[in-house]
Amino acid sequence: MKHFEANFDGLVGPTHNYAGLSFGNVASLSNAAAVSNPRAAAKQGLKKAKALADMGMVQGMLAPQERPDLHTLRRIGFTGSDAEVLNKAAKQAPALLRACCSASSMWTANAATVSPSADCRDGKLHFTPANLVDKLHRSIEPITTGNILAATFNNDKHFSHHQHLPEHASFGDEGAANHTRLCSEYGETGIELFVYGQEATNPAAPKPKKYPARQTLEASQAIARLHQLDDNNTVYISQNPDVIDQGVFHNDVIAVGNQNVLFYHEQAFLDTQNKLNEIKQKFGDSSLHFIEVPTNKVGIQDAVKSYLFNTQIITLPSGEMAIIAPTNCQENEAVHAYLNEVVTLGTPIKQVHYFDVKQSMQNGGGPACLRLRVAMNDTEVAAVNQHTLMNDVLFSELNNWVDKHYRDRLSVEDLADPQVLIESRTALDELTQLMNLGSVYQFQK
Ligand SMILES: NCCC[C@H](NC(=O)CCC(=O)O)C(=O)O
Repeated sequence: MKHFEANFDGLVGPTHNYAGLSFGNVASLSNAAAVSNPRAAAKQGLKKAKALADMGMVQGMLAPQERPDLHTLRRIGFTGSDAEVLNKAAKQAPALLRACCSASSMWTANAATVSPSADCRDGKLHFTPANLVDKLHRSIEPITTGNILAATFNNDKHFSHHQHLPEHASFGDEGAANHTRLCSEYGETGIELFVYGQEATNPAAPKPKKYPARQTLEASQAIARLHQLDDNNTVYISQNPDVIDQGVFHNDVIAVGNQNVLFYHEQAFLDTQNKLNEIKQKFGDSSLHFIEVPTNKVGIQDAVKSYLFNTQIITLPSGEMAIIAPTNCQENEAVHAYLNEVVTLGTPIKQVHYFDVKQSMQNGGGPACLRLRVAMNDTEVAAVNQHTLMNDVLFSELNNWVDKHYRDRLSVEDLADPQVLIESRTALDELTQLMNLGSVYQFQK
């Protein structure tokens, strides 16, 4: 049986915009009210996904969410026709309207936590959508995320879909952005690392002072129970609260792992040495590579600006590893120098490929944010909804679909325009047919 790590990228939705919704995410706040280009954003994402497929990777796409989210606007008391609801929200509560229009589901690293079948006692591949309770605009994603995941991984024999965790700060869960898996081969049992920012039931434990810690230890432990993971293959690590306060709102802004490589910044974690020892002991063989980036080579500010760690580390069919980086890393002198060096260090990482994903980067989402990793064997890949898998046909269909339906300019003022709602629903309705998803959206029910 063959084993792979597939990447499922989030297709950027038609309302991609810059609303400054994510306190603690430096890029989101500093680009608040900038004019976005949804068409370019979607095409940048598709280009990256297609390039990975062309490298021989298994690559899928996850459909975006329905935005503006009229269902939520009605739930909070706006009434009348769709146009009236938008108009009233724009006048009475513009911040709430903006929260209901974000295309933030594009960052599928936050869609769910995924545990491959080799790690789970029942031998199934487990998904738990993230509740994303820390941010209003993201907290309205999990139900539709669950629908889209179930329509994409639509086979009960192989895939187990859980409900998102209770919607309370004690269970703040941001999905795979705070989760990494190390393994020898993708099909073998791996070590799942859960990185959290605070302990909900232990107020004395370290936590950030300025910005929110979005992930709790309690949420991570609940996911491990749901996914039937073994304690011997699970490691919980506290993120360094000082770096959260410098803009590291998810662990995947400061660390990334793949197979036997953990690539992380010196300041990423608390109790680093003990945790690395625990990983080594649980991993059990000596082939592990810890690539620690020191502050004197790359400072936290450079890491946050360039997204050096929000890169994808992928294993190519040749067995070599490649880093998929945003072009922002090329534009930062220290980071570019480091990436030129990392391929010479004698680790499995031998290549770096740069992609322009600036439309997403301006909202704090790099290449790694845009993808959900799903390690699978070939039987499981065959059980996936095949219309979601990237190839020449899907690439051209999705590009044409974007050209037909997306604007190339969207400001936060445009979000109240009823025409945007009509365009978005028309596009998504067509997409569900194209990707054979059935009725995953509220407006289709
Ligand atoms: N994993 C990357 C997530 C980025 C995302 N940004 C946003 O939602 C910004 C949206 C805005 O400000 O319009 C977040 O912070 O959760």
